[in-house]
Amino acid sequence: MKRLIKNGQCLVNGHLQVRDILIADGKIAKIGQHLSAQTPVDQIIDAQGLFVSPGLVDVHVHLREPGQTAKETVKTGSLAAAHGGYTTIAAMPNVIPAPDTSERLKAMLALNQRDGAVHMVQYATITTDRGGDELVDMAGLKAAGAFAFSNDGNGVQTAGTMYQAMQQAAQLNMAVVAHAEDDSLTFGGVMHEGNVSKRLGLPGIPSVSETAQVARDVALAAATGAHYHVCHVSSAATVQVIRAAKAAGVNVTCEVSPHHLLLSDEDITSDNAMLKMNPPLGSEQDRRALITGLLDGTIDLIATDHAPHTDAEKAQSMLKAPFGITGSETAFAMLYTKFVKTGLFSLVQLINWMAASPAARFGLNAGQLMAGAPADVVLFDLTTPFTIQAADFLSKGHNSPFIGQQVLGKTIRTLVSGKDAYISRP
Ligand SMILES: NC(=O)N[C@@H](CC(=O)O)C(=O)O
Ligand SMILES: [Zn+2]
Ligand SMILES: [Zn+2]
Repeated sequence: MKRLIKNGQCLVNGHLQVRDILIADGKIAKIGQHLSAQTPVDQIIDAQGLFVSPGLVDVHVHLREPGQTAKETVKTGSLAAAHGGYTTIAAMPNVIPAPDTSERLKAMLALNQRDGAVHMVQYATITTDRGGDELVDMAGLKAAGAFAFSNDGNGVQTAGTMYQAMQQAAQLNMAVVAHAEDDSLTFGGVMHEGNVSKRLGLPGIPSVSETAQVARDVALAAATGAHYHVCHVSSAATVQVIRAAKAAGVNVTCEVSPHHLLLSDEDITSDNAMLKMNPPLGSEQDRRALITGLLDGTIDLIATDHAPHTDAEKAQSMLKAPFGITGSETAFAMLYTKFVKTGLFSLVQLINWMAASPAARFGLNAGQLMAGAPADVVLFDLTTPFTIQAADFLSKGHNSPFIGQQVLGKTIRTLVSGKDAYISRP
């Protein structure tokens, strides 16, 4: 089966140029000009006027299966990813039961293989059931196919446990991916502690709950040599700790979520659970520090932390609703519209943070359009405005603060290994 994506706009040496992409046997066979004249193909995909991007890579999604399939399933969550232009996703292990043994991990890998609409990799936990201090069998889980280790949803509370996890991870050449949160510093808060939480009368989470644990873990990473990756960095102080650690040569990488780049606590004007997530939206100063951190290379990549919950759960007050918002289906359009169209980021930078960089940091064969690579390709319309609507989501979750936004960057078609994973309705 040969397919040709014709006349699309590709990034070539940092500029959009018209190119054809020839796909054969699920791989990119050739990128060039006027390829149809040279090779007979089974199908031509007309990409005239569309941006042809490498498939995006999201190293942080929650798919809720097994255990909480009213919120999401592997099928709906991976279709949502394809709708957002993602062709590779890494699923977090806070499902029930959690993949903390080789057997459980293998069952999840089989499920992902069966129902995944995109390429999927799977996190295993750091500790049994993501809590306490009993380390998983890291070597066994690596052998069973784990992508990396994470207790996402919770921080590892004991330094000694994290130290031992990192020692083993370093030996196994695997990443420890941390949700950094010191539970003794959160005080039952539901949003960032600051002027806004005081005004709204809601309990605040001091951002030092994140920074303190990252500072601890940076020291442990320096001592063990492990690849330590920090999830969803949210505060200026944390960015500064990671910047200093990188300058000192520590093997640390980190991600930022679209919502922490786009929103701050000043956007919380009333008790609205659509703006409740962990870590919480920081101050406007934090938000600006995250943008600076991306631009100076302190922050390596953008990951969505797609965290679907049911409508009923998120209709509750901020005190009661669960933490988390969806992200897979809004990330590219929101970031393109708010940062690239305004000139703050270039398209090259955005695509690097959303595709090549996450792939490179985690050793995934993804994120770049080039001959020989898997034919993971996305066609985006960068010129026709559209409105983000819950009815268009393929995720079961509708808990997005971006519903109603007028944006550019609609996904027209997503190819995974050369096959259609998503096609927009005309
Ligand atoms: N980010 C969130 O607010 N929630 C995540 C857990 C997590 O990423 O910590 C979830 O699983 O719902
Ligand atoms: Zn988390
Ligand atoms: Zn998460």
